[in-house]
Order: sequence, then structure tokens, then C-alpha cells
Amino acid sequence: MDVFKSNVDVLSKLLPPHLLAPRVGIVCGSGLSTLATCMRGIVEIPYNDLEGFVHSTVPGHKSSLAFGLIGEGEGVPVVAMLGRFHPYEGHVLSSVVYPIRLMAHLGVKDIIITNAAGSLRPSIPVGTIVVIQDHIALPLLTGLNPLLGPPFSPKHARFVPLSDAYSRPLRLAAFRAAHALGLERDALAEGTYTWVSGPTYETPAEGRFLRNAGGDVVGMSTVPEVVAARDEGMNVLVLSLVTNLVVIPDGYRSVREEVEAEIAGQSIVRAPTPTVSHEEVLSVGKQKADVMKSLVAEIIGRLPRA
Ligand SMILES: O=P(O)(O)O[C@@H]1C[C@H](O)[C@@H](CO)O1
Ligand code: HPA
Repeated sequence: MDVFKSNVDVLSKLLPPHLLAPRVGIVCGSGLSTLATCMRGIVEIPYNDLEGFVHSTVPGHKSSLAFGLIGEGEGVPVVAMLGRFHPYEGHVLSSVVYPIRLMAHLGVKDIIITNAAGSLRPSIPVGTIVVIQDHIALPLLTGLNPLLGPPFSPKHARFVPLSDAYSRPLRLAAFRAAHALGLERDALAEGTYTWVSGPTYETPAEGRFLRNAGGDVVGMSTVPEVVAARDEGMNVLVLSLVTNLVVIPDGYRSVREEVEAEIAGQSIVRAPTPTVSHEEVLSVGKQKADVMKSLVAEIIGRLPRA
């Protein structure tokens, strides 16, 4: 709890009073830090100036908290994480989710968590924004859970239900906002996020496994933040930007058949196996930053002001 107090002391020296109690939190995914430019009167505070914050080591993630206002009139006070922490960077889960807990401590009620993700379905092409309705998290089910250990405080629950983790009112708000912005129907989809620890991208067989399990997109973040946000009682909206297709050939070309065809003198057409890179992920993030930004701003502008 002292870490909260020390951070509140730091923030109260650096922020004007109207930004000290943000109502909405945003987590910017890979390549999506420009989301925060939809805020006005921005004050940016480097993670280095705050206790309990580690450093984001992944390209496309800055390392600061941005405070500002979104929406007409007085506006809604918002805090955005420009850069998140992933377990694969070597950060412990309590560090990964600490900023989420600080947001709750500051008064955030609704949190919009964004990420870059791979699509597991051809019907969800690159560039689609997927409104997440559920998740499958193998690491959570097998012991990588930010709530392991004693409850965060005596006020926190021992057991946290996740059946309603993804707020229905916020998901409705996302689709209403997309309609108001005149986005094409296909710009948004609904789906299930599968969480993997990374940092390796999936093999084709893993992609098929996750799809067969019911996943629509796959990524290496977000779920620990969702768990902490629900532990703190926040309403959660997750928007995944599809930056690549996870390659899932329906069958694999047998190398035995290939050699047999060679021996028989038949010509062989070998399709190259595409691979994904983080550069590709960042590049799609850059191309879609404006639409993500307008969507997030429109959703926040529509939230009740109370
Ligand atoms: O932080 P997010 O989930 O947006 O970033 C994704 C997952 C990995 O960190 C990285 C892989 O390219 O992008
Ligand atoms: N797999 C896992 N995480 C990702 C991917 C992917 O294909 N793309 C962006 N983040």
C-alpha cells in the first residue's frame, strides 16, 4: 500500500487537480501508443519516476503514463499506459499488473485494454479490430496467474469469477461507437482471445489447436491485466487489432511425397511458408492507429460522466 501512497504523492506534485482522479484507463498495445494522442492537455510521466513500475523493453512500447482529457465539454479524465509489461520480458506477474492496480487506486472505473494479435480465422483478416468477449488462457489454467498467493489486500476477494470479465455494456458501446463513426461492418468483429506466454509465435499445429479450442485471435498480453482489473472491480473492454494471420495450413505437405514426386520426375510447386515478425505487427499498428484512436475516443465520449 505504501507504493500507492508514494506514487500518489509524486502524481499530485506533477498533475493538475482535474487529472489526478482519472475515470477511464487505457492500455496501449504494441505500436498503439499514439492512442493517447486523442487526449487533450496531456501530462506524461515516465515509469522511471514511479515506484513499482518496471521498464518496457519491447519495441513499439514507450514507458510512461499519460494523463489527459477525452470528450466534449469538461471531458473525461483518462490515464493511459504507453507501454505495457509482458511476462516474457522476465517481469513477474505482480509487476506486469501493478499499473492496473494503481489505476484502480486512482479511481479508474472502466478500462480499455488494447493489443496486437494474430488471427486464427481467415474470416478475421488483418486490420480487423476484434471486440473480445471471452478468453482462453492456458498459462492461467496451468499456474501463471497474477492472483496466486495471498489476496492483494484484506479487501480483495480470494476467488475471482471471470464468467463476466468482458463488460457487456462496454462491448455494446464499442459497436455503437463504430456505427456512429461510420466504420464498415467488417472493421469490427467479436471473438475470443487466446493468451500464450510468447515470445515465440505459434507453430501451425499450435494455431490449429487454439482455433479448435475456440480461439479467434492469439496474443502474448492482456489476460493478466484483465484478471487484475476484475480483481479491482473495474469494467473491462478489450480491443485486439489483428496484425497478422497465424498460418494454419489445413494439411501439411508430406516431405516423403515430395521426394517421391522428385524421383518420379514430377514438378513440385512448393508454397513458401509465411512467417510473422514484430516489425510487421508494428507496421499494421501504425496503419490502423487512427481508426483505433477514433474508436477509443468515441467509446469514452459515450460513457456516463458520473
Ligand atoms: O503488447 P501486445 O500484446 O499488443 O503485443 C503483441 C504481443 C507481443 O508482445 C508482440 C508480438 O509481436 O505484439
Ligand atoms: N501470436 C502471438 N502474439 C501476437 C501475434 C501472433 O501471431 N501477433 C501479434 N501478437
